[in-house]
Amino acid sequence: MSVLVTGAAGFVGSHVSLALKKRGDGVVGIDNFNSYYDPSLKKARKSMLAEHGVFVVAGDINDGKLLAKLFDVVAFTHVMHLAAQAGVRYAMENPHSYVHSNIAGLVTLLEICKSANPQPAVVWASSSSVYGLNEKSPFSESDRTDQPASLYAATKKAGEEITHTYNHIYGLSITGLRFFTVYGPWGRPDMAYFSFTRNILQGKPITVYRGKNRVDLARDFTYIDDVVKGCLGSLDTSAPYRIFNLGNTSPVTVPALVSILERHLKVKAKKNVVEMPGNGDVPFTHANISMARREFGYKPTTDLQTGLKKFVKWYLSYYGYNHGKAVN
Ligand SMILES: NC(=O)c1ccc[n+]([C@@H]2O[C@H](COP(=O)([O-])OP(=O)(O)OC[C@H]3O[C@@H](n4cnc5c(N)ncnc54)[C@H](O)[C@@H]3O)[C@@H](O)[C@H]2O)c1
Ligand SMILES: O=C(O)[C@H]1O[C@H](OP(=O)(O)OP(=O)(O)OC[C@H]2O[C@@H](n3ccc(=O)[nH]c3=O)[C@H](O)[C@@H]2O)[C@H](O)[C@@H](O)[C@H]1O
Repeated sequence: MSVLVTGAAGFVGSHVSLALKKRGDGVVGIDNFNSYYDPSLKKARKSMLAEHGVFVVAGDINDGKLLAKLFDVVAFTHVMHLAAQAGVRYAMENPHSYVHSNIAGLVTLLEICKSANPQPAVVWASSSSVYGLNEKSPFSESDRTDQPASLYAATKKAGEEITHTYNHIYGLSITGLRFFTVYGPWGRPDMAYFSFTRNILQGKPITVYRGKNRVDLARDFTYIDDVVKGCLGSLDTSAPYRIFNLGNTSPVTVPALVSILERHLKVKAKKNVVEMPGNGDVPFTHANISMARREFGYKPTTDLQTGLKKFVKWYLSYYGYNHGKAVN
């Protein structure tokens, strides 16, 4: 297959691009290298991909002319759409960046896809955050997703509705993947496991959020290699319109995440435990993955302990023990 990967210099996009290339698919990436987090990490991922023969075009998915040019040059059979404004809490600081990338950018991309010949099958990243205030556990794809707790979640939910219309009207094949707090090497510095590691190594305190009534928050942390397998599996089995959970099925509390990091880093964290501010967080996530298992054999195999060990190994080789003094 020939795949356009949007957000290819991002965390998940770089891993998926590499995996596609390694198994022999044609891959072209696009990324706008924005400064939501340290762009030098995005550039380093781009260089890593270049070493494997994957080129990442610098550009925005809102640039319809650029996208059309790419489709003129390459007859993409698939689009793996991972470009987005990610992060739950940042939506309170910069709401318009979510509308720009997750709604306007998505529509621009779908407009190009619907008119392309051949029409590519689209697989894109939604988010576990669409379950919002729903407290049913575990979350199944058919559960309520109409009570988002953040603007980020609302834009992902909007994406699910927008993609449905492009399937309905233009017959685009579209698969939405609800990722659950993905972590691993080459990860995102804004996420808790990453910023905790940086602060613990620098001897700085970390802030651990806790739910109401002193209940620990928990996430169905999912290792990047498992998510990549899910992305490739869904690319290989496209159908008219589908949505899948790609989680790990075993939530872990945030304090337990910190303990695992302390063990791997051999440093004790200085913890400030505070009640979760009302900034878009949800108390827990937990995926039912039986649909993805049935449709394309999705089966996560990496637990948090093992996955964080691999992350810490990468982190120390990339930044060294004194990371943070110059970067971020
Ligand atoms: N990592 C997670 O835990 C997680 C969980 C659920 C969903 N997701 C979704 O998965 C996808 C990938 O996430 P990630 O963790 O790799 O994030 P990321 O921020 O590392 O990757 C996204 C990339 O898209 C690029 N980008 C953003 N807006 C763009 C635009 N308008 N045009 C071109 N490029 C643009 C960014 O520069 C970035 O490199 C996103 O859609 C995200 O919302 C991630
Ligand atoms: O699955 C998703 O759909 C989402 O996954 C990810 O969001 P989250 O699950 O919120 O990940 P992350 O920030 O690592 O916080 C993890 C935990 O640490 C807690 N947390 C966080 C920061 C902090 O300083 N302290 C803290 O306790 C925090 O309260 C939480 O309980 C992606 O970022 C997002 O793009 C989205 O797609």
